[in-house]
Order: sequence, then C-alpha cells, then structure tokens
Amino acid sequence: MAMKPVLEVKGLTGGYSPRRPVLHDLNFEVAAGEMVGLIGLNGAGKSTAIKHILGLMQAHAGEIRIGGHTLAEQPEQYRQALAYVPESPLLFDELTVEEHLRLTGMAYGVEEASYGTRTGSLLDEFYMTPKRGAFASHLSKGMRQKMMIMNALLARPSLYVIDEPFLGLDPLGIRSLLDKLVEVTKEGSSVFMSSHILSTVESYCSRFIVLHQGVIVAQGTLADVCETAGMARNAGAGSLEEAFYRLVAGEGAGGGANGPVR
Ligand SMILES: Nc1ncnc2c1ncn2[C@@H]1O[C@H](COP(=O)(O)OP(=O)(O)OP(=O)(O)O)[C@@H](O)[C@H]1O
Repeated sequence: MAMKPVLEVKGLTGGYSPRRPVLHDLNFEVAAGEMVGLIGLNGAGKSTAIKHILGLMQAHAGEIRIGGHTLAEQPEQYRQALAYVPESPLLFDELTVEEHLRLTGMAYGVEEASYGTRTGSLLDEFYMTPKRGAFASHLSKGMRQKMMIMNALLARPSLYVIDEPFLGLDPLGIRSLLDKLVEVTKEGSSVFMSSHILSTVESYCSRFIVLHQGVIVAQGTLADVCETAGMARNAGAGSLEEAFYRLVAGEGAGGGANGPVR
C-alpha cells in the first residue's frame, strides 16, 4: 500500500521507569484500512505499548506518529484521530447509555444528523436499544464493554486501538463487534487490536505483531510470521497459534519487566 501509514512506531523504547524499560526498540506501522493484531503472553508489554500509543506514557526513546504527527506536535489532531477501547470499561456511573454517546459525539465533533443515525444503528447492532436510558452502573459487565465499543464506533476515528475486546462479550456481541470492525476498515479506518484469542485474530487481521518480553520477535502476514517461526512457507502453512507457540515457548511464560538481557 503506497498510502502513508496511520500509525508509525519507530524505535520505541519505553516503560514505567527509565532504568527498566519494558519495551525495547519497537518498529511497526499500521496502514489505512488495515487490521493489525498485537499478540503476546501475559506481561509481554501489549498494554504498555498501547499506553505509549495513547500518549499516556512518555517514550524513553523513539517516536510515535498518528496521521503523520506526534502527540507533542499536534495534540488535538493526534487525539481526535484515535479512539481507544480499554480492556476494562471506564464509564460514568451516573450517566446513562445515551448520555455517554452524547458526550463522545461532542468530544469528537460528530454532527447532529450523523449522530442520530449512528447511535440508532449502534444501539440496534449491539442489542442495547432497550438499555438506552439505563445508568452505566446498572449495566451488566458485557453491556459496559459494549458501551465502550459503541463510543469508539460513534467517533469514527481513523485509528481504533482496542485492548482485548472480546472478554465479557457474548457471542452475538463478539459477532457485532467483528462485523463493525470489518465495516470500518472497508471505509478506510485502521484497527490495532491486542488479543489472546488467536483464532479470531488470525481470521480477521491481515498482519500480526508478536511481542515477547518487550521485543517484537516476528511481524507481518501469517506467512511471514510462520516463516520467522521456522515453519514451512508452502501450501497449507501453519496456524497463527502454532507459529506463536514456536516463537514464545521454551523460554517460559511470564515475560517480565526485565526483557531480554542486552
Ligand atoms: N503500572 C506499572 N508499573 C510498573 N510495571 C508495570 C506496570 N504495569 C505493567 N507493568 C509491567 O510491565 C510489563 C508488561 O506489562 P503489560 O501490562 O504491558 O503486559 P501485557 O502484554 O498487556 O499483558 P496481559 O496479556 O497480561 O494483559 C510486565 O512485566 C508488568 O509487570
């Protein structure tokens, strides 16, 4: 794809303390209309990488660009270009489903006409129409997760950053989410998604980033990742799960803040 990447991560080293980086020299891009999966064991650094992309953490070295700009250069454009769906929902207990959507609409400058049609169809697609007036504190766990997802989808950003979105969703909710993600990528938005559900990641993402102990140990298409994992590249190549296992097994699970010894 010749288009400029939506997300560019160059030489990103980062973490919670400058003396103990969690992420080591990450380099990757997400192009317009692409769905990219970030996979790695517990503690590999996925959420930490996402926090850096969101601008919640400061890089020790390297830079992150969204739509060609760093957060420091263009804070407003940077933030408006992305929507984040966290692993655990962050909602205002005292606001209703509809009020949350209204807030997001205002924050992202969604026009009144599109606001109405988009919220109507999102509420339908996520089976939340009967709950439109309910307080967030009265929703079930999965419904709270759906709220976060609907807010992101209402914003129609150029980049969706999604951390383990399937937890807590029922099978219809998972299907609705995946259908919507396919739809938004067809419209040119990009999705950067972290998940442990490798079969889903494999079927929906066109490229993968395998993070292990804070280092990218493989990235690219399924064929690329399989090749890096030392698997045959010919017909009927292996699954993402098999490649992942080969890439990260043997050194023991757990990852850890130390990363590799350098
Ligand atoms: N707030 C924090 N302060 C210090 N270290 C942290 C903090 N949060 C995470 N870490 C450490 O950073 C490393 C990477 O954690 P991270 O949460 O990014 O992993 P992850 O890949 O998202 O894992 P999971 O699959 O379990 O969500 C771990 O060693 C973890 O202990």
